[in-house]
Amino acid sequence: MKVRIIEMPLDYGASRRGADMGPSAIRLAGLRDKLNSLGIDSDDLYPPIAIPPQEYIDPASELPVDGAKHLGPILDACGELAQNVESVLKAGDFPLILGGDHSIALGSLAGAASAHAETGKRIGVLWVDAHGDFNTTQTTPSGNIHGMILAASCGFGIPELTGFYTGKRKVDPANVCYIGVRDLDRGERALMKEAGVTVWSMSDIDRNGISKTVAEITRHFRENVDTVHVSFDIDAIDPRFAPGVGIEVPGGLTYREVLFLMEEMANTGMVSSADMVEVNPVHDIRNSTAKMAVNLIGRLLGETVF
Ligand SMILES: NC(=[NH2+])NCCC[C@H](N)C(=O)O
Ligand SMILES: [Mn+2]
Ligand SMILES: [Mn+2]
Repeated sequence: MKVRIIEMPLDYGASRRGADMGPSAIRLAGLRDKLNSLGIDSDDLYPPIAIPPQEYIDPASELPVDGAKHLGPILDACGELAQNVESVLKAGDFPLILGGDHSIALGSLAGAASAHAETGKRIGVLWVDAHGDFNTTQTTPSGNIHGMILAASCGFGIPELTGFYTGKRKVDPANVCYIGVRDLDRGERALMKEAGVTVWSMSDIDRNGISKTVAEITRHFRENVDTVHVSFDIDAIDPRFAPGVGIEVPGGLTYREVLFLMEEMANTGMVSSADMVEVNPVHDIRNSTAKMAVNLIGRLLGETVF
């Protein structure tokens, strides 16, 4: 298998700046050495998607659209990403998308949905996150698009987002599984229930343990879909372990628990694309969060200890 790394240096979707440095931090933390050590070919390099840093944009040129901040630059960058993801999948390779804030998943899911629609594969999404990212412009407390992107991909929100790239919804909410959730806004929570996504919250893990929880998730995918996109927001991990994030939410998954989750997802043999997002080097300690991201990617791509 070939892995194509696609870097999305974008921080337009979040309030806290700095996630645009995520791709370099993950690269410097040794991503390609990790892939090489696993015998994975990642030699075909794309240049990072060209995204002008916010300082280079005239704020007057991009007013918020219906309360969605920076919609224009996000749509532009995600359009390019979607094309790349689609062509990588069509070539039979694995797109690994490095964020950037979580708004980049709009492009990943659009490209994946489009590629899999052609082969008739039902796509599932594993959303590893402290958050729901299921707001619309009606429910958002912040106007930040990274908090809206999964709702949009499931068909909820403004048409610029819901109809993006394919003209229709990207994923059936019944095939969306969440793990790590512990911080939902009131309106987004109601919409998640209405949409019918499945949530394994931190309380579920407290009650049943990580092993049983992960087994339920992998069974859900095995029984309902043909292929899975993993979207990993690093803030799912407890900030004690992963300080380099945009929004710290205490009470999260341990580093061990997410390594195990990635190993078990690899064992399904169903994962065909992935995002690693919200690594924020400005808040990191000696690039430790980016190093965790590299190890998580390794496990997701089949690394085992023994
Ligand atoms: N991808 C993320 N880190 N999203 C955080 C979203 C936070 C909050 N729910 C909002 O809509 O603004
Ligand atoms: Mn997120
Ligand atoms: Mn999050």
